[in-house]
Amino acid sequence: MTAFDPSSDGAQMSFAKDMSYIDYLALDPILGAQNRQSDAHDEMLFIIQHQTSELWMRLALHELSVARDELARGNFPPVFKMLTRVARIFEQLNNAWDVLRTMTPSEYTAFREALGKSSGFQSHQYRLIEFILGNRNTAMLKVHEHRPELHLMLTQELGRKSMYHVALDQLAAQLGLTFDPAVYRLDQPHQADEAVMAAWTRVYQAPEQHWSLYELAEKLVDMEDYFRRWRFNHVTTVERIIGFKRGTGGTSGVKYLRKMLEVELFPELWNLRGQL
Ligand code: HEM
Ligand SMILES: N[C@@H](CC(=O)c1ccccc1NC=O)C(=O)O
Repeated sequence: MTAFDPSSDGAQMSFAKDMSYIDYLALDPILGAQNRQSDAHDEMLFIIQHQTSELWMRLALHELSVARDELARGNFPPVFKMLTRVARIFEQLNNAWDVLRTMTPSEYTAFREALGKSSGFQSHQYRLIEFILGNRNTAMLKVHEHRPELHLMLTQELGRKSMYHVALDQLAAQLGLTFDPAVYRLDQPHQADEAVMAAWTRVYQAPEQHWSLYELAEKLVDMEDYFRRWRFNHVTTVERIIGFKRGTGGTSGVKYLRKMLEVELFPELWNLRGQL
């Protein structure tokens, strides 16, 4: 077969004056940003794994922040679509562990020292996702003090209602209730509340009467389910690669990450299941 010339099919071949693929996607800075700190072969995998994760987190944040605004307006259908997309993003991140797991402990050790004290613990996007969803902890702000604009962004997030708070506003409004203001504490993780649990239980006992709240609750549970899998995959990969060494970020490592597995973003939605 002779080589096919796509210009004979009308393909645009000259981009001296037009915006091209590389321009539109800003590929020069993106593909020029894999700055290895060592000569270790596997450091490239490690960097790209994190950079792609941060890009997916950027999309998750874009979806979550608009989803929260729409939810506050009671506009449920776009919220369902965006929450589904966020769950799929977590699924994508979960599948990505399979690539990283091809790196053995000795291959990681070859460049671990070059990472210095840097760690995923300092990912401001990860922390912002947690803060938006409602897992809020002011102690996590300090590592961002050297980047005042990021510190400010995270601090400002702690002044807003979380996704779950906004969902609880909709729950209260549709059932004609008001929850104790203590339910809406902005700068700490949401604590399970009996009145909230009773309200969600009413929804689950009669889904046909509260279909949109029921669907909202299940979308939230689904998203948390995928998030939990991410945390579990992370800690398992970490144990497989560094065992029980301390983290470069200074924490106890696997022990710290196991503690984080206890986080419950939407506790009442999980607790009510045992009561149905
Ligand atoms: C070789 C692979 C990895 C190892 C050995 C590892 C290890 C660790 C350790 C030990 C911690 C605890 C903090 C510390 O003291 O450093 C941590 C936290 C963290 N890592 Fe990783 N990690 C790996 C891959 C990843 C990847 C691919 C991501 C994706 C972005 C990631 C994101 C995070 C985040 C967000 C935290 C903070 C978790 C929290 O505070 O709840 N890590 N990691
Ligand atoms: N905390 C890891 C290092 C690490 O994984 C890391 C280092 C720099 C940038 C991102 C990282 N990923 C997750 O923590 C360790 O203790 O080996």
